[in-house]
Amino acid sequence: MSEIIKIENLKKSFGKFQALKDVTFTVNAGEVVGFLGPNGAGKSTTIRTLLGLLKRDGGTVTIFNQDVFTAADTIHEKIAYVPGETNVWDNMRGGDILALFAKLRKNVNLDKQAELIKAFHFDVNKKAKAYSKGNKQKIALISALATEADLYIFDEPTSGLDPLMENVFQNEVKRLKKAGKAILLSSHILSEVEKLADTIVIIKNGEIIERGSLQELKSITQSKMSVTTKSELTGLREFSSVSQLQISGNTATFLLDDAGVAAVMSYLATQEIIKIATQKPTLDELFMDKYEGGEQA
Ligand SMILES: Nc1ncnc2c1ncn2[C@@H]1O[C@H](COP(=O)(O)OP(=O)(O)OP(=O)(O)O)[C@@H](O)[C@H]1O
Repeated sequence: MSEIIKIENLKKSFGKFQALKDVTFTVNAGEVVGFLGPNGAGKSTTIRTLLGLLKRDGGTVTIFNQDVFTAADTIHEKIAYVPGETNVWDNMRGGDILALFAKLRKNVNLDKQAELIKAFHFDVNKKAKAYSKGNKQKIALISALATEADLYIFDEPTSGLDPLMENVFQNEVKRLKKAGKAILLSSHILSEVEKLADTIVIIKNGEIIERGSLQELKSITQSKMSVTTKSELTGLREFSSVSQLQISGNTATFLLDDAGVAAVMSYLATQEIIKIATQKPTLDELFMDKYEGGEQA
């Protein structure tokens, strides 16, 4: 598989503060890499370095085998980028902004752009100052997704979007992956990353602490459960697949590894269940606990 992004031992400091201590990972053609980490972990700094906006202090960073800082102009012709927050010209209409971006970028597919305007239910006639955060975000998303690029970089792309629109975004990412594009998706939203990413890279305090496929990152294939029964569920303590168990009266909340679901369910079936709820844990629940000890937002 061809390597589109290659980051090796990237280091970056702001004054005395070392924001990136050691960042190494790759993104291949046809691969979606989910880039996860708590606030302040270094995701945006890594992305800004990739875009050639920041000069690194150490390490090697290439896109299409070219140095991201010295060859930024050439690289940018073949990449599309969506920032977490989109600032647009207040007095321009959404449609005019999209048209301007298309002119500046040259490689925008206008039919695709029209299709995306419909899919995202985007009203092109309003002035930008009247748009909500989510609508401003749609401008960046439509513009990037309509661009014919080889690499797509999304930095918290769906912040401000409602679930229906998140779904539109997810389908577009699947389309790009099928077409063999490389995609770097930075996000706080574990469920979004889980749905899309082939590989997950987790950064904390400027260092990569985990890297692998969803299957490999066992900690992510857990569910958060809350069970209320007629009697106390002390038997749960015996299961190695159960962690962070908290028992309050007859209600137990805990994290359950997917691998242990069958055994725990068999046990629960022998109890008189009053209420049971399952949800995927948030990123914070999974990683703050597991990797505590560092700076947290
Ligand atoms: N220009 C800057 N000057 C000084 N410190 C900075 C600068 N940019 C980022 N930092 C610091 O570097 C660290 C990493 O920030 P970064 O924005 O990369 O985190 P992030 O993972 O993108 O977080 P978030 O999810 O909150 O956006 C933070 O502690 C931040 O305060």
